[in-house]
Amino acid sequence: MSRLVVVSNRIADPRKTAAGGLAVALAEVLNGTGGLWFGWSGKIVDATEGDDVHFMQAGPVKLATVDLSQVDHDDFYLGYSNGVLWPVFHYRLDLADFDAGYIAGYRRVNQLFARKLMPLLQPDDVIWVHDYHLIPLAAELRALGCQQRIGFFLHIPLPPPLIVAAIPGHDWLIRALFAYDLVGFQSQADLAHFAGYVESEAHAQPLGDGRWRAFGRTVHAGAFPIGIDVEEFTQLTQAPEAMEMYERMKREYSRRRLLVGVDRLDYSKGLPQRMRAFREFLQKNPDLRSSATLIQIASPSREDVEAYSDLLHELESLCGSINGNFGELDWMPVRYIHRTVARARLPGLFRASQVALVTPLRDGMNLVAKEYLTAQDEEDPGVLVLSRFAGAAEQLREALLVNPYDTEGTAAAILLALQMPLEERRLRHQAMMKTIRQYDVHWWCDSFLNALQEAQAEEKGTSWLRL
Ligand SMILES: O=P(O)(O)OC[C@H]1O[C@H](O[C@H]2O[C@H](CO)[C@@H](O)[C@H](O)[C@H]2O)[C@H](O)[C@@H](O)[C@@H]1O
Ligand SMILES: O=c1ccn([C@@H]2O[C@H](COP(=O)(O)OP(=O)(O)O)[C@@H](O)[C@H]2O)c(=O)[nH]1
Repeated sequence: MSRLVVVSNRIADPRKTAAGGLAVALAEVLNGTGGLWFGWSGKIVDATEGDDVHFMQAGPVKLATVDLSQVDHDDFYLGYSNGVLWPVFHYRLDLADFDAGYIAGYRRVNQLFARKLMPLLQPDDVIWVHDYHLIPLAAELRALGCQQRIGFFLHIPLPPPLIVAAIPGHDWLIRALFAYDLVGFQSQADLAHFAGYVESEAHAQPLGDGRWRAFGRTVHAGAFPIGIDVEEFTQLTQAPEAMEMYERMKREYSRRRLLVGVDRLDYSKGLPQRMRAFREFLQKNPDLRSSATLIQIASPSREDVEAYSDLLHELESLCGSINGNFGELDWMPVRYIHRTVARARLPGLFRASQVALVTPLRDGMNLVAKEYLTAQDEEDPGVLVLSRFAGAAEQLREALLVNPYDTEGTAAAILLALQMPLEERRLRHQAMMKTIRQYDVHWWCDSFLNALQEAQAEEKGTSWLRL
């Protein structure tokens, strides 16, 4: 059987919990399959300290990591990945910083990854590259002679062609995707944008069955919405730590109804918009005021990027003014926690909450939406208020779908959620759990890897794309 080699910028010890959907999902996949996980160690070192690969065995998974120098980290991770690709792919051209120096750092780190990974590869390996940090990795590996199957999965949205086309060097970037055998997206909408881009900007020829031909190569592309490990999350929900958390929250909020939000503190998550909608709800419903509390966990993220520190101040000021204007001696409407909460503690909090607010302005998928539903008591489940702009909305049609830019509409959905009759809550929850169970993380992994196997079988013998 082939060995699975996963490559991503962010990696985590699969035996421990991590914040961030990519690390959570890949840890779950690799725990099942075993294999090699290659990525950044999370460490920034002096450029003179060398670029050795560090190895660690974590259960069935071998972790191989490289450190980054300060300048590489700044240009590759903060600069090009999170200062250009992240905002543009989340439709935020206004937040992009098109500093011409970043792209060289992006290419440098992709070349470093290729150079360090190449000697670790075995002839039969299947290589699965993840996310926007590593788009050119396959082309760099091919340039070094790599002939193994290589698949790529984009965890974040792909915007419409004319938004991608605003990136200086966008043609280079998308051309690099043709060095992969298979490219996977979170949603049908992202896949349609890919098709639109390659046909209009790269004059690719559509061959049908999810195949496009350009630059002398055929690439296969498809939508593979990522899921969660339902069994693992159910066990986490039943574990003593989660039950204890659940009991504590129930006791503490016995006279109140809880709403919950759990997000990285990221502008794509629509946190200020969510707070404004909650404020609108409090304003419009004075009778419900002292009975509803929103717990918002905002896990620190990418704090060295300017747009993120601006967001922190905006959110703190909004939470402060809502509590100042609506709070009572015995009740505060918002509990804002600017820390990462261990994943094992989340199911108890989710189960104790009548409503989850998952209202990103754009999101590749959003695993929190699926985790919230999985943690519910199916006899008395809570209600998911979900942004129509999250990838998850393509699958979870029975959520209360909202436009997060529409403050009044979202406030009205919060009211509807708090007043929804039990029977309707059950029916909606049941329907969504059916989808979550069917398209879980194992389905995601198996369907992508099967498609990758089929894609390469067809392509054997064609030339490799060079950047
Ligand atoms: O690694 P960081 O810079 O700390 O950021 C954390 C991760 O954020 C993004 O997650 C995405 O992947 C999720 C799983 O597919 C998806 O549900 C979510 O919508 C995405 O935002 C990012 O894509 C990852 O690379 C980061 O590791
Ligand atoms: O304080 C936190 C915040 C988030 N998470 C986990 O991090 C992941 C977030 O993934 P999601 O797809 O929702 O968004 P991302 O952060 O990847 O954009 C989920 O598994 C959460 O349970 C966590 O464990 N603690």
